Amino acid sequence: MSTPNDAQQQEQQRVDAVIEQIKARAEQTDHLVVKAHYETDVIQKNYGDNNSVNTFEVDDRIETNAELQQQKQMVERAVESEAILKRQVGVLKDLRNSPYFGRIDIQDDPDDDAEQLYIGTASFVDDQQNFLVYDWRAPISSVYYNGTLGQVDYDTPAGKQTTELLKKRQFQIEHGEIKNMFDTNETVGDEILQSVLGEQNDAYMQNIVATIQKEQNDIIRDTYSDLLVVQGVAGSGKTSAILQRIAFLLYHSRASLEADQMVLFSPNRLFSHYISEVLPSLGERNMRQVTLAEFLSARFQGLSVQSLFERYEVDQQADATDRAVRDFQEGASFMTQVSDYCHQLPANELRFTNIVFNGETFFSRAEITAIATALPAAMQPADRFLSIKNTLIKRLKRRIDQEAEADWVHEQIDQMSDETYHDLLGDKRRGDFQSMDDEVFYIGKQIVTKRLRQVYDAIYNGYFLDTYEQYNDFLSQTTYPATITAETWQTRLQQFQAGIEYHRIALIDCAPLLLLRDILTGSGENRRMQYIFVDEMQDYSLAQLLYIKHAFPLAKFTLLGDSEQALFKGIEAPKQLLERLRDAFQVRRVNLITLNKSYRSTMQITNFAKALLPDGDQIQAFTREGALPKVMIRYGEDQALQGLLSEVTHQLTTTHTVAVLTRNLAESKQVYQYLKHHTVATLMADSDRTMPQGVIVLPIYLAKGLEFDSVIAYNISAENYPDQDSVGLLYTIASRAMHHLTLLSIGDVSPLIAHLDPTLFTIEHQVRV
Ligand SMILES: Nc1ncnc2c1ncn2[C@@H]1O[C@H](COP(=O)(O)OP(=O)(O)OP(=O)(O)O)[C@@H](O)[C@H]1O
Repeated sequence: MSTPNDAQQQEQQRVDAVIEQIKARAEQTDHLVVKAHYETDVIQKNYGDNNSVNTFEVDDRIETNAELQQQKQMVERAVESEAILKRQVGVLKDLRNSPYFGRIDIQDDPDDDAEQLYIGTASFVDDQQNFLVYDWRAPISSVYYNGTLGQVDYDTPAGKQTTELLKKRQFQIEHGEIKNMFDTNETVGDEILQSVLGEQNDAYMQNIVATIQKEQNDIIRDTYSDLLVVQGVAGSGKTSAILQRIAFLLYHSRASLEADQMVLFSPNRLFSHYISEVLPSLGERNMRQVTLAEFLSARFQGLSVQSLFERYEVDQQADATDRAVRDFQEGASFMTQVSDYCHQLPANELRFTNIVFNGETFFSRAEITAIATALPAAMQPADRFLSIKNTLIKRLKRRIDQEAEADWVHEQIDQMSDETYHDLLGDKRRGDFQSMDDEVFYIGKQIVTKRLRQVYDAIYNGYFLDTYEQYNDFLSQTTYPATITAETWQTRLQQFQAGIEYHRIALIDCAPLLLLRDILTGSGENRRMQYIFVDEMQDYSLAQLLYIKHAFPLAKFTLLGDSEQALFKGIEAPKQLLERLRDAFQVRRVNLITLNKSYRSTMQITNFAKALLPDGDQIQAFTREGALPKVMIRYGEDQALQGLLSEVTHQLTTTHTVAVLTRNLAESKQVYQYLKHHTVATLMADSDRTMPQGVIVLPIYLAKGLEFDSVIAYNISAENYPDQDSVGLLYTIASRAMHHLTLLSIGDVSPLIAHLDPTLFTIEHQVRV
C-alpha cells in the first residue's frame, strides 16, 4: 500500500523532472535573449546613424523620412521581441523555483482514463506539446478553485463543460522542493492558506494565485458583468482579487485587450507602489493606475484641486448644513440637473469669452454668440460646439490668408535664411507651385499660421467658453432640496467663485463641473479604455463615480469597497448601494459579490476589529492565532509618547515595520517630532510613493488599502474617538494590522472600545502615583 510519504516522493520526482525541462528551456531562452539583444543593438545603431544624415537638402529629407519611419518601426519591433523574451526568462525563473501549486485529477467520461493536470502561475508545454503545467487562468483550472470533489462545471470559450473531479492536491514548492502537500476536498484548503498568511509581510503585496478562494474566484473570472460591485470586509482580498482579475482578463482577452486599456483608481500613491509587483509576478504588465486627485488635476489644468485628504483635514468639524450641501452635490440627481441644464441651454445663454491675441480681441464674445445663435436651436450641445469651432477656424483661416499678404510678412520672407525657408516649405517642393507669387503666398501663410497658433489652439481647445462662469450660472438656477436654505446656497456660490479667483476648486464641484464642460464641448470621453476598477469605492461620491463612467463610456466597471471603512461619509448596505449604482449607471448586467471572511489579520485582531462595528457579526475571522490586541493607557502626552517609544522598540524586535497610525496629519506630525529624536522614523506624506521599513508614522487615510506587520494606533482616547461617527476610522486602523495591534490612549479610552467585551484585548495601565 502506498503511504503519504511514497506519494510525496513520487510527486517530488515529477517536480524534479519538470524542473529539468524548465531549466533546459530557460537556457535556450537565455541564448535567444542574447541574440535578440544583439539584433536590437545593430538595428538601433543603424537607426542612429541614419538619423544623423544631412537633411538639409529637401529631396533627401523626404526620402530619409520614409526610411527613418521604417527603421523606427524595426527598432520598436526588435525592442518588443526582446522584451517578450525577457519576460519569458522571468516566467521560467519563477517556474523553476516553484513549477506549480495544484493538481487536479479529472475524468470527463466514465469510459475515459482519469487525467492528472498540474496548475501553476504559467503554462509550460514540453517539446511534444504536452502541457506539463496549466496556467491558473486556463478554463480547466477553474475546477481547482471552484470545485469540491464530484461533478463540476467549468466555462470554456465553447460553453459550459462538465467533468468529474476525482482528486485535488495542493503543494507548497520552494526552490524545487515540496515543502507541503495536502489532498483536500475544500475549494482551497486552510492548511496552505494558514502557512501563506503567517509568513506574509508588508513590503509589497503578493499574488494569491495558489490560494484563491471560491468567492474571490467568482470576482476574478467574471467576464459577463458591465458593472461588478464587490463589497468585502477589511482584509477579505478585494484588492488581491482585482489584481488577479486583471491578470485573468489579460489572458482571457489576449487578442483584444492590452494592459494599458485598464485603469485602476487607487486610494493613494503608496498603495500604487505597494501593489506594483503583483502583476509582474504573474508575468503580466501593470495596468494604469491613477488616484482620484491625479485624475481630476489632469482635467483641471491651472487649478489646484482639493484632494480628499485636504478636505478631510479641513472639515472634520462639518456641521449639518455642510453635510446637507455635500449630500446634495454629491448625489446622482445633481448630476442629472447638470445634464438637463446643458441639454436645454439656449445658445444665447452660453457664456463665451473673447479670444484674445497680443492683448487685443481677436474674436469677440459677441461674434461667437452670433455664430452660436445662428445655428438650429435643436442641435445637440456637442454638435453645436463643434460647429462653432469649425466656423471660427474657417474665419481664422480667412484672416490668415489676408494677413499673409501684409507688408511685415513680406519683409520677414525677404530677410529669411535659406534654412528657415526650407523648413517652412515643409513637405512641399519648389516646383509644386504655379508661380513664385504662389510660393511666397504659401510661405506667408506659414508665417502667419505660426504666429496665430495660439488663437488656433484656443479655438481647438474650446477656450472661448468660460466653463466656470457657465457652472456658476448653473448653480444659480439649481433646484436645491428643502434641507438647504437660499442663504446657504448663496454662500456656496460665492465660495465657488472665490475659489476660482484663487485658482482653486473644491472637490464637490469637480465632477459636476467636468460633466458640464464635457457635455457642452463634446470632450472628455476616452473610448479606448475597456475596464475601470475603483478600489475603496466607499470614498467616492456617486457624482464622482458617474463622472468616471461618463469619461470611460465603453468600459466595464468593477467597483470594490467596504462601507464599514467609510472615513468620509456614512455607511450603506451593499444591496442598497448596488440598486443605487444600477439606477445611476444604467447598465443591464450587474453583479454583486460580498466577501465576509477576513484574511489579513490574526483571529484575535479581526475579532477585536469586528466587535467595533454595530453589524460586525457577519465578518468571519480566518483562524490564524496571534496575541490579543493590547490597549495601553497613559495619563498625559509625555507619558504616552514614552509609552509609544517603548512599544515601538519592542515591536521592532520581531517585525520589519511598525506603523503608528493617527487620526489626522497634525497628530502624525506631533508623534513624529518626538519619535525622530529617539529612533529612526519616517513621516509619510500624501506625495510619497514608497514606504520604508522600520517605524513609519501616518494618518489613517494615507494607510488606506495598506497593511503592516504591526500597528500602533496613537491616542484612541474618548476625546479623539468620541462616538459612532468614529467607528469607520477605528475599524480601518485596527484592520491594517496583520500580526500585532496596540492601541494607545491618553486618558480615558474611547467608549467604542471601552464598551467591548473585555476578553477581546488586554489592558496595560500606567500606574498613577
Ligand atoms: N486567497 C488568499 N490567499 C492568500 N492571501 C490572501 C487571500 N486573500 C487575501 N489574502 C491576503 O489578505 C490580505 C488582505 O488582502 P487585500 O488587501 O486584498 O484585502 P482588501 O479587501 O482589499 O482589504 P482592505 O479593504 O482592508 O484594504 C493581503 O495580505 C492578501 O495577500
